[in-house]
Amino acid sequence: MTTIAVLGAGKIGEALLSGLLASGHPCAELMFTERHPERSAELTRRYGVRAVEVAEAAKLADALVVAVKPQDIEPLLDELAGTLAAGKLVVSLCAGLPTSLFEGRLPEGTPVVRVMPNTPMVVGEAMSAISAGRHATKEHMALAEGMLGAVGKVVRVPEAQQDAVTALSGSGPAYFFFLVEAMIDAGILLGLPRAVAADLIIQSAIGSAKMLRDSGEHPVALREAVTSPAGTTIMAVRELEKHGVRAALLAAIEAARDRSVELGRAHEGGSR
Ligand SMILES: NC(=O)C1=CN([C@@H]2O[C@H](COP(=O)(O)OP(=O)(O)OC[C@H]3O[C@@H](n4cnc5c(N)ncnc54)[C@H](OP(=O)(O)O)[C@@H]3O)[C@@H](O)[C@H]2O)C=CC1
Ligand SMILES: O=C(O)[C@@H]1CCC=N1
Repeated sequence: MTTIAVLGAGKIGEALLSGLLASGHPCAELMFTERHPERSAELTRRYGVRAVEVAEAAKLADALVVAVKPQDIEPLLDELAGTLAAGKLVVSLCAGLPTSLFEGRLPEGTPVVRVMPNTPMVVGEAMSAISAGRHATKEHMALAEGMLGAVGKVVRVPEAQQDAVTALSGSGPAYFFFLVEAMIDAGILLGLPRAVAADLIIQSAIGSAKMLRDSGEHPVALREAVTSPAGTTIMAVRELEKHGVRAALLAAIEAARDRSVELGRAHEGGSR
């Protein structure tokens, strides 16, 4: 089994730790680093995984998973540069940051795999896209694929597509949660108790997601099957189109892609 160190166990780092544990990854082969001792203690209490310093993680782990915010990457890179042995695999989950940033700042030849996961890894349903850096071999890619495959689905994409992936599936769960939140509010508007509205919408979301995954049907066909002539659904669809929901989604996801590009550019001067 691979020993994995998560550097920065915040929302996505914790999701990876909990997802790996749920998939059967031995607790003894996981570790994490955190800035605040209270957060470390809380995570160790919750999962039994030990907190370590970056130097210890660099020594013991087969794969170092970088899960700090892109804005926090610089001090971590400085720390890693001084402790990392050449050849140790670095897996970055950071939005926007190119593999070249890590390669330029870490020991010559460091293999880097860029990953864009998403938070459903907590329930073993992540969507992760992975891309190889310059020094990542097929064994490194297989290791990253195995790790992310334990907590969901994995696809390989050229690194040039990672900003688009980030906007689509990295941020994607937020769009679904936003939609569910708005639909529950609509139930309130129509006079339903919040708990009932939440049950109705969440189960509808689960059922719809399973149909999308399992039926082999195109989303358009699935939507048409709900949309009866002169029925209720078409009245709602007309309002969605009138309010530009489709255009809003296109613009929103384009804005997320642009932000991912910008996050990478902010560090351009820092790479060798
Ligand atoms: N959240 C998501 O849905 C997704 C996030 N990502 C990417 O994952 C990364 C983390 O995001 P997210 O989990 O949301 O962010 P969080 O802020 O929740 O987590 C980052 C954690 O790292 C800690 N940290 C910062 N610097 C260091 C350091 N030098 N050493 C140890 N710990 C450190 C932070 O501490 P402190 O609290 O002090 O800041 C925080 O607990 C980002 O790069 C993001 O782009 C990718 C896909 C999805
Ligand atoms: O919002 C963000 O920047 C991160 C990256 C993808 C999901 N969350």
